[in-house]
Amino acid sequence: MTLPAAPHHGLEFGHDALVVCDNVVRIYQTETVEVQALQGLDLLVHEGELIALVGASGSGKSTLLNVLAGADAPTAGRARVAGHDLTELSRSEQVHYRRHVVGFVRQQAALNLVPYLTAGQVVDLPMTIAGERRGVRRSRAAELLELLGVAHCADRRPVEMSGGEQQRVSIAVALANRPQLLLADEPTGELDSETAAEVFAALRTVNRELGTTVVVVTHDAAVSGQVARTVAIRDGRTSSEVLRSEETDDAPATAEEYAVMDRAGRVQLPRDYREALDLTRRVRLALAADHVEIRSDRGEGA
Ligand SMILES: Nc1ncnc2c1ncn2[C@@H]1O[C@H](COP(=O)(O)OP(=O)(O)OP(=O)(O)O)[C@@H](O)[C@H]1O
Repeated sequence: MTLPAAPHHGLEFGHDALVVCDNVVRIYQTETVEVQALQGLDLLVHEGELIALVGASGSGKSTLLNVLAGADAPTAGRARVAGHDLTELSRSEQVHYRRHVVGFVRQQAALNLVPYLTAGQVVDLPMTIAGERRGVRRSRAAELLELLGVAHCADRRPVEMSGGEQQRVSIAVALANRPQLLLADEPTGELDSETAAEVFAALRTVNRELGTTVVVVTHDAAVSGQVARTVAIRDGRTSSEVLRSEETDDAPATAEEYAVMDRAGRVQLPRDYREALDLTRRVRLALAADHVEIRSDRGEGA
């Protein structure tokens, strides 16, 4: 059959996205081994989205978050957030980027907070460093603690707060300088399921009320089951996405899994599909009117 003409948009990949990862590679070189933590990862996140990143241990989630946080530079490829090219940030641009464009919440609250500062003081700190006026700092800190349901912790130090309260204060700290992107690396990883649900609800509130784009790495199926888009990372690449729609008056909630095709057209077939049809190194492809067929290169198996 004749192939339809390919549409030519002439627009750059991800031109309208807040986060663009284009073929990002990150290789860690140690004395004895080379680890390819990211192996050509593509990812687009649009402004206002809240997405979950999932994947087995060692798949590259934290490496990706560190790149997006401006804490680590890709070995190759392109990463851009809110117009900032993360592959070539100068030292001063890096400071500005980490202070104003992106906020980061780590799994251990102790790494987000300061033991001798109260919640009010620790939320104030990034604004003081950024040179914000006292009145603005005060009202912003109060607003954030209120929004996150921890206004009652304003005068408490971390030891006087529960784990969930500490993480909600950590989110307030990350948001103090109004970043466009909030990154959270397993923010509920050390919490029991009820407290984890409260912290995740706080991230949803931030996304909804402040419009902050949120990328959350999680192992928690209760978290990934609640977001509109879950991106799975396997071996340093985005491998599949689940898109969910919420229930409406006319339609039930849906969840549909998609494979991700990279810009060179590569798609990873799930292992159980490959095994079921004994698809190995070579497969036959055929273009049908509205789908592509993949067949084993041995006889009729399809
Ligand atoms: N600083 C480093 N030096 C060498 N190798 C590293 C370094 N950081 C990460 N790696 C390796 O890179 C790969 C990806 O690690 P990464 O921490 O990004 O995975 P992850 O998906 O976040 O895992 P987890 O869920 O266990 O946190 C792993 O093989 C890891 O051992």
